[in-house]
Order: sequence, then structure tokens, then C-alpha cells
Amino acid sequence: MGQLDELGQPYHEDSHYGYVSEYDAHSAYYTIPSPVFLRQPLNYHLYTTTIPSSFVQSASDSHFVPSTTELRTSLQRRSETIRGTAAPGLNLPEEIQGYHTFVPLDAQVANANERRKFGNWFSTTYRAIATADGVPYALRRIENFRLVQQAAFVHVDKWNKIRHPSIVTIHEAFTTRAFNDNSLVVVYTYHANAQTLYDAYCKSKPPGYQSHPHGRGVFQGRTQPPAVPERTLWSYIVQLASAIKKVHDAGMAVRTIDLTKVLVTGQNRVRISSCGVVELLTHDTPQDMAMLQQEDLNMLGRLILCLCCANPAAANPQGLHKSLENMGRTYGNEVSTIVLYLFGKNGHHRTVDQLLDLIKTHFVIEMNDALSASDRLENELLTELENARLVRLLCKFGFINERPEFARDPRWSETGDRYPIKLFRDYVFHQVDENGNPVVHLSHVLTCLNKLDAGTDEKIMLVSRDEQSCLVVSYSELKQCIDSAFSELSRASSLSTPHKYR
Ligand SMILES: Nc1ncnc2c1ncn2[C@@H]1O[C@H](COP(=O)(O)OP(=O)(O)OP(=O)(O)O)[C@@H](O)[C@H]1O
Repeated sequence: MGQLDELGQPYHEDSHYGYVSEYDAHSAYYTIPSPVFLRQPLNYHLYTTTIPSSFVQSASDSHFVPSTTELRTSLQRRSETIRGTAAPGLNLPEEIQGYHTFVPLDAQVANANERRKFGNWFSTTYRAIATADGVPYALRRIENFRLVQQAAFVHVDKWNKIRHPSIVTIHEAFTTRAFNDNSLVVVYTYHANAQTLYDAYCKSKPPGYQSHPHGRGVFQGRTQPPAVPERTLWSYIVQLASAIKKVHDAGMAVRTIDLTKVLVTGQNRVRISSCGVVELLTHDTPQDMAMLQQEDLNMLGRLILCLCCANPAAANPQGLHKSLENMGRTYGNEVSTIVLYLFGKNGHHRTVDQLLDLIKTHFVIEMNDALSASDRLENELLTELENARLVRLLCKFGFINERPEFARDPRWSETGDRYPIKLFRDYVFHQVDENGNPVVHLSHVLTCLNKLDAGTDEKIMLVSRDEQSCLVVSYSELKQCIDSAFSELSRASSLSTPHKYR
């Protein structure tokens, strides 16, 4: 029973959380029926309780993968974000160029003067779902921008060919008047719950309830974000340098290496976002690629300095000296050496290959951590491997059991060839102990279903409810019986609506 308590809890009824929603068969996403209620935060710990330690390969944190419980909690949060809808009253377009269910991702800034600009233009980022594949995408909209030359879209094709784990992939771009202006929209892969480096390390959190993965939130005053640990800093430097290498090798420049454009998308994982937008906006202006690549290295140096000082203005010329001193007090000499190299103070020509050479020892550490992460994830996957198989089996079972049209069917009666299925259902789910109390034991159910799915030769004794008759059958016979009952049912169903069950 203890096991059931532990394993059973993740499936808590959540209807009282007030977000039970209508299922939109067309989009396969949840839409909130009107009137809309303010949602209570989910108690994630109910969904992702600690798995009994005997089932867990590694409960400890590793560099790229958090402990099992935290990993599950964060995946739940992402899944919930992906299925969320926008607050009412935002007047967002219903559908644009095959994308629907728009949700703004930018923090709502009350004062328009405080909005950041992308070059000379305001931009807004939305999450939207593509009708074609039902997958969420991040759409960056450049407001009031009239794209004159269609030839500019060549940059989208070029960037689409750059596939790198630390670059957010671009998919397409189009112009639209659906926002009541001329907008350019650039579509990227969506990373649910991504945070910019600026938000993660430079922005203080306003007072309020801070959620806690293992319990109720607690009220906290305005909190400063944590300083970036040196180990994490090196991880970021390695990932970003490797992304720059990929782009420079393709004869291009990144141009968006900035605290507000680099996203943290998982434990210690960073990705450069918004690639290609600058090229689209400045298509008319001739560019010196060698100079832009030098500027990329400079931008990386500025980003590291700002990150170390938790201050986006740390690399401004007037405070540069002081910022370097501050950085030197907290971080090792090697960090300062890299930053000074990237600034290229003596007018040196720098290359990304030289940079990689300077930080090569850190690449080895990263690679080891990345391999450990993939081992950890394989182990996590192993614990989930059987879930889909068992759910399919339970669905089959649910389809054939207790159908009213079978009530008078002699095959399901006590002398019929389908009768063992009924008895087996009782054997799996409706057992009682010697005092007549229900036996609710998940491991019994799982064991029976696994043996049934495998069709083992093991025999079990099935007893009727009135204890007047009993049958000895093997799992293999039961499997045949269930398969044939289900095939018959699906044949009848496919006559009217094909492909209902796969
Ligand atoms: N590809 C993406 N996947 C998921 N979230 C994203 C993606 N791109 C951006 N975001 C999120 O969208 C939000 C807004 O991104 P944006 O780049 O517009 O940030 P910003 O510079 O803070 O906003 P603004 O420029 O409007 O002031 C950020 O919180 C960021 O984490």
C-alpha cells in the first residue's frame, strides 16, 4: 500500500484547480471556456512526487539535468505553459498565416517609454500554435516595419540551414497586416519557460509569492537574482563560443549576442535567439562580414562582463575599468583573460578558433557533463518506457469490458469463450482480502498487465463472483481472447469511422 501511496499521488484529480478546460479537437490544445476564472497555481508536487528511491537510478543533480523530481516538475511546468492561453481582452488575431492561439511572451510594460527596441523598431514575441503540425512556435513580430524587398527573405533560408544546440532555429518569416500595421513576423522554435539571461541574472524579482517546487509558495520581498556561479559561466561561454564557431564557419555573423537575446532554456543550457532578424531589418545596408564577426567576439566579451557584474551597463566605456575590477574580485583570472582577449584592446585581429583554443580545457569538462546528462536522461526514459504500452492495453480493456451490447451476448455469458475476460478483469481490479476489503495494489495490476501483454504461459485461477465456478487459464490464452474481442470491435468500428484507434 505504501507503494501505491507514493506512486498513486501523481494522478490526483485536478478539477478543483479551476482550469479544467474544453478539449479543442481541431487544434489538440486546451481552450478555456468562458467565463474565464483566475487559475490557482497547480500543486506540482502532487503530480511529481518523489519516486521511491529504489526506482530511481540517480536522484542527484547533475550539471545539465536536475534531480528526478525537479526534472519532472519542470517538464510539467513546460507542458502546462505550452497548453496555456492568453488572458482575455488582449485583442490578439485569431489566426495568421497558419498560426493560432497567440500568447504574448513579453512582460507587459505599462510605460511605453520603457519598452526595449530591436534596432529602431519595437518588437513583441508571441507563442502561437501552427495548424500544420500542432506544435508551438515563438513568433517575433517587428512592429510598423514595411519590408520592401522580398529578396530579404534569403536570410531566413540561410539561417534555417544553421542547426546548433545553442541557437534557436528559425523556421520562416512573413509580413502581415493582421495587427493593424505593417508587421514583419519571424518564426522560431519555441522553448517553453525560457528566460533571457537578463531576466535570470540582472532583473530583481518584485515582492510576492514565490512558488516552491515541493510545497506551497512563500511570500518574499523584492529579491536580487543569484550571481552566476563560475562553473555555470564557463558552461555558457563554451556553448556560446561553439555557436559562434558554427555561424562564422558558414561565413555569417550572429549579431544578437546580448543578455536580452540569449535564452536560458533548461538547467545550464543557453541558446542565442532572434538570429536573422538584424539581417532582415538591414537588408539594404551593405555589410562587412569580417568586421561583423569581430563585433560578435566583442559582443561575447561584453556579455560575459555584464553577466559577471549582473549589470547590463557594465561594459559601457565610462564604467569599464571598474566593472573589470569587480569581475576580477569574484571570478578567476582566466575569465578576465578571455574578456580582455574578446575586447581586442590592442587592435588584434581575433578569430573564434583562437577563442576555442584559449578555452579548450573547459570544452572537455562540458563534453563529459553533456555525456553524463544523456546517460541520466536515458535512465529517466527507462522508467517511463512501459507507460504507453500499458495505457494502450488498459484502453483496449476499457473498450471491450462492460459494453451494454454484449450484455446479452452468449459469448460473454458464463459458458461463452469471452467469459474469462470478465473474470480476469475482476482478478486484476476487483480483488478483496479475507475480510472483504478491497485490495488496491498498483503493483498487482502492473504485474498482471505486463504478463498479459507478454502473453506468458503462466496459469492463473479465475473465480466467479459467486465463487461457484473457477477457470484455470494462461496469460497467453487470455491475451488471444482479448485480442480477438478487440479486433472484432475495431472491425465493426472501422466500417463506420476508420482509424479511430491506432
Ligand atoms: N524562442 C523562444 N522560445 C521561448 N521563449 C522565448 C523565445 N524567444 C523569446 N522568448 C521569451 O520571450 C520573452 C520576450 O522576448 P524578447 O526577446 O522580446 O525579450 P525582451 O528583450 O525582454 O523584450 P522586449 O524586446 O519586448 O523588451 C522573453 O522572456 C523570452 O524568454
